[in-house]
Amino acid sequence: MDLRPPTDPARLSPLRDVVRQFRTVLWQGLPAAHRRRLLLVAALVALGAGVQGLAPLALTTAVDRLATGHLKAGLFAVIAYAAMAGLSRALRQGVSLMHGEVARKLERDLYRRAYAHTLALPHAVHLGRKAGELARTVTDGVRGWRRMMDAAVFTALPFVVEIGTVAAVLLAVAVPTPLVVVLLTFVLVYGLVFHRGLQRQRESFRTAARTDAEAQGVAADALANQETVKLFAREALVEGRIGKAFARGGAAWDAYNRAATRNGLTLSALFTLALGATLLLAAREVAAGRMTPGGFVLVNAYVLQVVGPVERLGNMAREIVQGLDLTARLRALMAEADEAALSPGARALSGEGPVTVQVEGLRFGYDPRHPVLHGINLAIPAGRKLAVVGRSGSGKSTLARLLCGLYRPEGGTIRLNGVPVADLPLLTLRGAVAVVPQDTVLFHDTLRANLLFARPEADDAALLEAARTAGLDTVVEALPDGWDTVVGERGLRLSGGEKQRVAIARAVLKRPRLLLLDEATASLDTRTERAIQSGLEAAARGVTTLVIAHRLSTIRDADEIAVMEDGRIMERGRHAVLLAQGGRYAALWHAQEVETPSDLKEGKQTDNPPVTRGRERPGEMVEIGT
Ligand SMILES: Nc1ncnc2c1ncn2[C@@H]1O[C@H](COP(=O)(O)OP(=O)(O)OP(=O)(O)O)[C@@H](O)[C@H]1O
Repeated sequence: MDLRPPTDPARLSPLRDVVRQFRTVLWQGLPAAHRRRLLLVAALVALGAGVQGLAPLALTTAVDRLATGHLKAGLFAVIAYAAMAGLSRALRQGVSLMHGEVARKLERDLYRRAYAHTLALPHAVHLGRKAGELARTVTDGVRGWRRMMDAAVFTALPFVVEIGTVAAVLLAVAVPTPLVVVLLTFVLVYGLVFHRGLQRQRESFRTAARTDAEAQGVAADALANQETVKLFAREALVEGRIGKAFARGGAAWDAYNRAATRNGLTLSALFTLALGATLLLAAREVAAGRMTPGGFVLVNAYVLQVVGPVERLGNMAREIVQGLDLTARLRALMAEADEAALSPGARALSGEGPVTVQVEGLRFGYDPRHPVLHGINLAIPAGRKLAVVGRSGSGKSTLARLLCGLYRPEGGTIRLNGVPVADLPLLTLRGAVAVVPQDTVLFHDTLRANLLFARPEADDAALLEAARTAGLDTVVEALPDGWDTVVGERGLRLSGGEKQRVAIARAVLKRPRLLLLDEATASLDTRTERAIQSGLEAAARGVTTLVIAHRLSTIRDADEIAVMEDGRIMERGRHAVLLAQGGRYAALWHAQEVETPSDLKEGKQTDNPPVTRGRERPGEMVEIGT
């Protein structure tokens, strides 16, 4: 089913908009079995409304028969009237059970698809929105569809059938023309007033719903930052922000309620006029002997009966206005292109095992006005390790994000095994790459589940091995609930170092063809870091690896080290060569040597051969020139 509106829904009239929504979402979106069920529901609702429309006819007959002394026929008509009224109500009850099943199925389906689409939106879209706001948009949208569906089944359809039946009966029993004219004019005017009110209410409701969603986002953001709020003792500030955010919707809600009340009052006045006029006309007809008392009862019953559904239309108006606007934001969200649509590549990644990486002239900026990478050239032969070092903010993590397809480059290419990343489906690309990020966020689930997320089919042996590699096994052993420990929302019950070990274990378990370590051991103390370092080296052995590190001691043994500055690679080569060159790398190294001399001076330094500058040799890490 296509949830995307082909044109801007705000420019459609509410009626056309709702018809289109029903066609695309509620009708085409339902499986055939549910469509049949919905048709049955509609048929039963129509039957109930038809019976209700005919019931006053039995009452008329009862009054006229009783008035003329036909007791038996009169009583029979009374029983028929009661039975018809009862049947139409009973049908409604049965229908609401069946309708509930179809509606809930639709709700579940909409939730699943809306969240799947939201998850598939580009990383940049998520960074620009609050998770709470997105969740609220989805919930509101699904609630909106449910409201419209209920309104259609329980109000619009019975209204049409009842009005049709009443019109047919009035014509059949030859009610005087002026009465029919008054009644039909009333329905028409009521309908028009209702429609105008609908449009007036719409704008204020849309504003109110949007500000409410924004306020939910502010509140969710505050909850996500609860620790920071506490530590800075800024509860009052945050409360003020939340209060302001919710208050912003207040004016819009007031405007909406005023419009709704004005509408309701106008409709009530119309009803009073119509009731009075028709009954006066009917009384005149009875007085003139042109109408039986039963006819008077029929007219009264029909005015009330027509008014019931017409008044319910007022409520339906509100439901539909709200439903349309609740769905509007979700529809806009569903219309946003997801990652797959933005990256339609369909090529395969050849071979198995580690990939070669070639980066040529890579340019990128999160904001086009502020370039972050200015033409990066790199090459990592299959199974080799490239370390990227440099000052904070120089663009190292950005390079890693481009390598795993979280953003698309503005210029230049990244090739894996010779295939441009843009030509690979994102699932293929990300299936081949494992990332250990700077900040690890975990699911609010057990340690086991968090690890198995990387490879759900992995057995216990693989799980334990990955944990050992990351030094996570000792952490798990020390926990009372072991692997079944629930890590808390975002993994907050674990220390930074423990979370990082989970991230490393998760990456190892994935068995990637390209491993990206973005300061993978930054949260660990020197001893633990050393212990894990050997594990990481084992994990990286035979896997193409890009390591981003601040602590240079951890990347000394890399096959090549690239020094980044302001989005450019300024130096490349092996540790010993760069050190001997006495350039930027040497300066960084010496600065750290001063900070942590014992750490850096320990261990051997390799005498690696120098790297050729400015020329490229196949299969080797070379300077392509930056
Ligand atoms: N999502 C983003 N939106 C906008 N700008 C960003 C975003 N992420 C990073 N930047 C900016 O891009 C530049 C490079 O950031 P990046 O994270 O790549 O640096 P880094 O070298 O990895 O830094 P660090 O060593 O501190 O992790 C910085 O100026 C940063 O502010």
